[in-house]
Amino acid sequence: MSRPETDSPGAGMEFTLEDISDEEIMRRRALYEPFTDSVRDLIDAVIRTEVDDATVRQAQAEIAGVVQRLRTQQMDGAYGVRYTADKKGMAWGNAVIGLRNAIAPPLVLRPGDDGGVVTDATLGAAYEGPSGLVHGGVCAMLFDHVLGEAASVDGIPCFTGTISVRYLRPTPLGPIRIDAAISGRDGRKKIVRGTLSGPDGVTAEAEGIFIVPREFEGQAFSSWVS
Ligand SMILES: CCCCCCCC(=O)SCCNC(=O)CCNC(=O)[C@H](O)C(C)(C)COP(=O)(O)OP(=O)(O)OC[C@H]1O[C@@H](n2cnc3c(N)ncnc32)[C@H](O)[C@@H]1OP(=O)(O)O
Repeated sequence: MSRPETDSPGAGMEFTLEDISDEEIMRRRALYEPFTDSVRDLIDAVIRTEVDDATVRQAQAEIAGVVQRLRTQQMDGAYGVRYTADKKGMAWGNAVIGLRNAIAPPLVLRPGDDGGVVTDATLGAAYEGPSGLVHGGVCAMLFDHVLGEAASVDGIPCFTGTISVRYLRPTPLGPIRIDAAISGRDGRKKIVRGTLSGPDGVTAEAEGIFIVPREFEGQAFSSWVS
């Protein structure tokens, strides 16, 4: 399947125009959201199942059949970072927020009170590192994205230059919240700080330097924050 028109302003950051109506976006959302949720359920079920060997083998054959059916018509390469004609972001393949990516929790971001962004999510068995706890790399990945979104709230997307995470105490699997906001600017650099919290308070904090690629200076895109 061919791809929609791609706009590549440079720095390896490509945006793909999906020139479709709001109704078509809603139709696709209604189709793929529950579909991807089912695959998330599948991942959790695969990790936690205790059924007998024959049932596992039968399930594997059934899953292989579904994969084969889906592979009969596929796009070339990855999903890409798409946006609509009125600049609504559709990063549906994204590893953190992707509506069509079962690996993504997915995070849904909203504006925070301090001009930053905030998100709530529930991290289940698929995100485990130490027993019953969220994997440190998962925390870093989520921070990377959420801080990047906070850096981009003014509509000018940035790349992560450097990010550091301080793990204050373990983060239990279950409900989490991430808050992030810009704390400073220096030319094309934006300094962003964020916290990750579990039910008993902050478990990790992060600081990142996000850089507007030279090619993006003065260009406004839309934020993915809905
Ligand atoms: C809206 C969607 C949000 C999504 C968020 C997702 C976040 C991500 O995962 S992004 C993917 C991970 N990041 C990357 O792949 C980035 C790879 N790196 C690059 O593309 C480039 O190095 C890039 C764009 C960061 C900087 O390149 P470039 O614009 O040429 O920088 P350059 O002109 O050398 O330097 C500009 C300034 O930034 C500083 N700088 C450059 N690189 C870094 C860095 N890695 N860390 C800290 N500071 C840096 C320089 O020192 C310079 O500072 P000053 O102006 O004070 O001298």
